[in-house]
Amino acid sequence: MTATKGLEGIVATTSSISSIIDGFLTYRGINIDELAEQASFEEVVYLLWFGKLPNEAELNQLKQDLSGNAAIPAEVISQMKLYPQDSNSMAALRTAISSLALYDAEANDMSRDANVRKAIRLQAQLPTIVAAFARIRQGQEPLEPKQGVSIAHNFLYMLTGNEPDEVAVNALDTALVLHADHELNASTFAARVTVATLSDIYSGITSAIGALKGPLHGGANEAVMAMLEEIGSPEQVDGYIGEQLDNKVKIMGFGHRVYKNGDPRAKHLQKMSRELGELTGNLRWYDMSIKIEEIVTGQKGLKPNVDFYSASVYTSLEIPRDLFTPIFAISRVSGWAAHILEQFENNRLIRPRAEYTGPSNSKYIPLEQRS
Ligand SMILES: CC(=O)SCCNC(=O)CCNC(=O)[C@H](O)C(C)(C)COP(=O)(O)OP(=O)(O)OC[C@H]1O[C@@H](n2cnc3c(N)ncnc32)[C@H](O)[C@@H]1OP(=O)(O)O
Ligand SMILES: O=C([O-])CC(=O)C(=O)O
Repeated sequence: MTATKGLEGIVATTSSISSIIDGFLTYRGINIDELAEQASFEEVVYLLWFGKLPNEAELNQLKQDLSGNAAIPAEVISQMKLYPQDSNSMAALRTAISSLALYDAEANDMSRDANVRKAIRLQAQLPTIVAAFARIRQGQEPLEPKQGVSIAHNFLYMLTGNEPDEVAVNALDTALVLHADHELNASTFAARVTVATLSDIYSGITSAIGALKGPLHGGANEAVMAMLEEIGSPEQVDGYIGEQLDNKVKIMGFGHRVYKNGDPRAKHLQKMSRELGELTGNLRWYDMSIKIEEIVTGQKGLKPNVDFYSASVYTSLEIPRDLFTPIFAISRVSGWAAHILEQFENNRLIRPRAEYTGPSNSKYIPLEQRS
């Protein structure tokens, strides 16, 4: 038995949800470029869960179900008010999502129909939780979700209390489309491992949020913004990035386990970053990002991943930095749920082996004889 570090290149399951082949990403066979340019996030959610694009009636039904299930139990809001004001946003999200299970009478119903209903509730409630968290820590009351608007619209409304403009809604919607699913990434794998024990969907999503939090995965978008803020201006980029590379420090938002010639989602976010920068009259973050890309790609051959330009996009939308990774979760819960449903369809316990590297033939030494 020989271990492959980080399971690189190991094919751990079959899946018909999304594919990355020769650097092209598809959801159910549809190229991500087409979806980013034309699909709404709700259409993508339907596509991921049910394997086909919805017709008008199916889409309207899903939108109605999502709107109708967006409110969160009063008990969960009361608990969130007890979280420390400086709680880590992903830790708070992980905790709140886990506690939703306690108030869902179907939490442990393992039928497909119940799991689809729970997927709808999780998709609908996750944005409400993120917005509630952001308001509660500022001493504000969480807002009731609006009916009849998209997830992107509702989230921006619940976050700020203002009607979001169309440009902001469209930008966030496209970002949600781009982040929705990505084959067997770490958080999706975590979700599948958890539910493959025949645990419930809430446990699977809670595991996934924990995995997404790390800066080698979804947490990188927040780390990118922290880096941009630390650098401060385009003039400082050369010195800062040069020093980091000389010291072998990883540049957040670059590199990818699967894409070696670039992440196909990054170009959409780069374009959005420029357009939003032009619209808001602040191109500082975009200009810095472009300079960083030139240096990191030029010197290391590493290309930006989905997290790199999403940082300046969300900043242009005036979203606080520590909500970037929770926003990733607002989108990716669609993919996690699709994978959990797929795992249950043809389940087998996921239990690989470890190559043992510890001592052998050791003997038990009674406590009183140990030094
Ligand atoms: C949504 C997402 O999850 S996208 C990924 C988000 N994560 C990040 O942006 C964090 C920064 N990037 C990284 O840490 C990595 O590129 C990962 C985790 C994404 C992929 O990692 P792996 O495939 O395991 O590559 P690994 O970390 O082994 O790196 C291979 C080599 O490239 C270097 N490298 C990889 N990424 C970077 C980077 N961002 N900056 C500088 N060097 C890097 C490593 O230092 C290593 O060099 P070495 O062989 O000289 O030691
Ligand atoms: O696939 C991965 O390893 C990480 C990633 O880009 C994603 O989850 O979107």
